[in-house]
Amino acid sequence: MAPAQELPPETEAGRTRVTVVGSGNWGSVAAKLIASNTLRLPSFHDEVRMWVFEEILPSGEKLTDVINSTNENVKYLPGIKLGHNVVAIPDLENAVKDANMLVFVTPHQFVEGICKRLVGKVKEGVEAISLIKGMEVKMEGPCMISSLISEQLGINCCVLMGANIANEIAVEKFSEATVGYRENREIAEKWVTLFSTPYFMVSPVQDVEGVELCGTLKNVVAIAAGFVDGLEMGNNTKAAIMRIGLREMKAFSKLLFPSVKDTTFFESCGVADLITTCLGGRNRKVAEAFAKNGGKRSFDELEAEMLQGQKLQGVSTARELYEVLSHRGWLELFPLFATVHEICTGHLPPSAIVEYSEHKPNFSLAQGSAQYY
Ligand SMILES: NC(=O)c1ccc[n+]([C@@H]2O[C@H](COP(=O)([O-])OP(=O)(O)OC[C@H]3O[C@@H](n4cnc5c(N)ncnc54)[C@H](O)[C@@H]3O)[C@@H](O)[C@H]2O)c1
Ligand SMILES: O=P(O)(O)OC[C@H](O)CO
Repeated sequence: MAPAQELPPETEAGRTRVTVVGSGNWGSVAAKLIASNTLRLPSFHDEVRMWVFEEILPSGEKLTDVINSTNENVKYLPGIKLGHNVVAIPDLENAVKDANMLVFVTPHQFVEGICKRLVGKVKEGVEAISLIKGMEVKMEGPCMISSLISEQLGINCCVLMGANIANEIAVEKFSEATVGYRENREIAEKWVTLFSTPYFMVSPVQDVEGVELCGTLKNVVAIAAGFVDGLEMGNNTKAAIMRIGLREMKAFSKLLFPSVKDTTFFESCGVADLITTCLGGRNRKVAEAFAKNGGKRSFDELEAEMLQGQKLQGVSTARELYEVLSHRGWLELFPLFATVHEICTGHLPPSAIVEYSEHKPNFSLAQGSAQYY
C-alpha cells in the first residue's frame, strides 16, 4: 500500500490515523485487528502504521522489510497475514508523526525510553491507549504505564486489557477485552469501535487503574501457577493459587487506588485474564520450566531459550511489586506476591509457593486493610 503522505490531500480530510507503537506477538495481532477495522470504517484512514524495533533476521534481511514485503511478522507472529494496510516503520518519529490515535504495546520495560524519544514529536490532541501489562517503580512510588505515557507526553491514555493470548486472537478465536477509561466515555467508545470485531468483543469500564492493575498483577500470579505446574501439584493447588492471587490483586489495587471498583475484577481484564494466563500464557510456561529445573536455570536463560525474543513481564513485575511492598511495609499482607519474587531470585525454592501462600496475611500490620479482603 502507498505510504500515507502520498495520498491526495482530499482523501486525508477528517480521517483518523492510527499508529501502533510495538510489533511483538500481541502488538502484531493488535495491528491486524485494527487494520481490519480501519478498512471498513470510513472515519479512519485505511493505513495503520506499526513501529517496529528493527532487527536483522538470520536471513540477513531487516524485519521491517520482510513485514512489508510478506505482510507477516515472521519473527513474532509467523504464519499470520496482518492486512495489506499495515505498514512497518523502523523510525519511531516517522511512525507516530501523523497519528491521531496511538496504541502502545511494547514490553513494559521499554516504554519509558520510547516516551522520552517521543516528547514533542506527537500531534497535539492525540489520544493514546496502552495494551501493556506492567508498571514502573519510581522514587515516589509505583507508576502505571498509562500514567507514564500520559505524564511524559501530556496526552490522555486509556488502557485495553483482557483474557487475550495473542496467538489465539490471531487465528480469530472468540475472546473479550476491557477498555479502561478515566472520564471521557466518547473516547472510550472510539477505542471500542477501533478494536471490536465479531471475534473480539470489547467493553468499556470507567476504572483505568483497576483494569490496568488487573492486567499487570495477573502476570505475577501466572508465575506462581507455573511453579505449581512444574512441581506437578495438580489442579486443586493451582486453583488455590489463583484464588489467593486474585485476592491479593484486589487488595493491592484497592490499597494503591481506593477508587478501584470491585466489579472490574469480574470483567475480562480480571478473573478471565487470570484464568487464561494461568492456563496458557508465556509467564506460566517459563515458570513451569524454572520449577522443573529446581530453580537452577535462571528466568533470563529460560526466556531467551523458550520465547525467541518475546519477553516475560511477570518476573520484573514481581520485583517491582516487591519494592513497593517493602517500601510501604506491606510484605506480610501479600505473601503470594512476595514469595513469587523470592523464588524468582533464588532466595526460596519453588516449593515455597504453597508453604508461604497458605498463610493468611496479618491484617493488623496495615491499618484498615482488612476491609479489602
Ligand atoms: N503476547 C500476548 O499474548 C499478550 C497478550 C496481551 C497483552 N500482552 C502484553 O503486551 C505487551 C507487549 O507484548 P508482546 O507480546 O507484543 O511483545 P513480545 O514479548 O512478543 O515481543 C517483544 C518485543 O519487544 C521488542 N523489543 C526488544 N528490545 C526492544 C527495545 N530495546 N526497545 C523496544 N522494543 C524492543 C521486540 O522487537 C518485540 O517486538 C506486554 O506488556 C505483554 O504483557 C501480550
Ligand atoms: O503470555 P503471557 O503470560 O504474557 O500472557 C498473555 C496475556 O497477557 C494473556 O491475556
